[in-house]
Amino acid sequence: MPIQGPSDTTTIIAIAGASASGKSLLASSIYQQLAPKLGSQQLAVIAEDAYYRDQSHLPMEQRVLTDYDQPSAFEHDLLVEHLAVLKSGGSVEVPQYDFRRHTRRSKALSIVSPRVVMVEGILLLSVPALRDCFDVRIFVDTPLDLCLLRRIRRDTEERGRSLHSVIEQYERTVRPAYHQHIAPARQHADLVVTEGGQNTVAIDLITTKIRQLIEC
Ligand SMILES: Nc1ncnc2c1ncn2[C@@H]1O[C@H](COP(=O)(O)OP(=O)(O)O)[C@@H](O)[C@H]1O
Ligand SMILES: O=c1ccn([C@@H]2O[C@H](COP(=O)(O)O)[C@@H](O)[C@H]2O)c(=O)[nH]1
Repeated sequence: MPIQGPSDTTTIIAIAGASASGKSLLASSIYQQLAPKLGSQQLAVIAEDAYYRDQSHLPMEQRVLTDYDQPSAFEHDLLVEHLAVLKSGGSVEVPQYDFRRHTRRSKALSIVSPRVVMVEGILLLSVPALRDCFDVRIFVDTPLDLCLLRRIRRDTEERGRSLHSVIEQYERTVRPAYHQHIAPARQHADLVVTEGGQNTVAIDLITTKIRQLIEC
């Protein structure tokens, strides 16, 4: 049996914020800082993106038209179910998502009884049933112009997009959903982090808090 925290449950942390605000980088920076002390097998990072709905039954022309910035694009029920299992010390099979093909990969990834789970994603604090799953809620607050510039770079280099498609999608779904769902959820955060994954003071504070929570 894995060693568990003081309340015998897994600590689950949400890292929310706009697309390309630095959520993944922040999660990875916290992971790097905690792993030597805690052991990498005790830590897990889950992307909300992994829970985008499978669209393998749809032709590609239809997949590109999906609005990926609304809650309906995600299988949030499955994420809530997985977080409940992890919370009680269990293991789950997390789906994997292919951004180039806009659908799930065939293989899932096993996450086996970690003590700390960090979940990063755009809508984690916007959906009440999800919001309730977390012990610590973090919001990465990065100016939207920087997010757009970073998204252009990332999506053209890593997600197989053209500049034209990034801009079209940004105007059609990304920016409206930021104002409709993401920005209003900032009020539900315990901690707001500027400078994302490069805010070393915030990273130190968060890792200290996590270690306190699990008495490491
Ligand atoms: N503080 C930062 N300074 C410069 N680049 C950054 C910073 N934070 C993130 N990035 C870069 O911006 C892109 C988006 O960051 P990422 O962490 O993937 O965002 P998110 O997970 O919020 O979508 C990545 O290429 C990342 O390396
Ligand atoms: O098939 C897809 C699925 C999602 N997106 C976009 O991804 C971002 C969320 O991911 P981040 O890593 O937080 O940026 C969201 O804004 C979707 O628009 C996509 O383009 N295609």
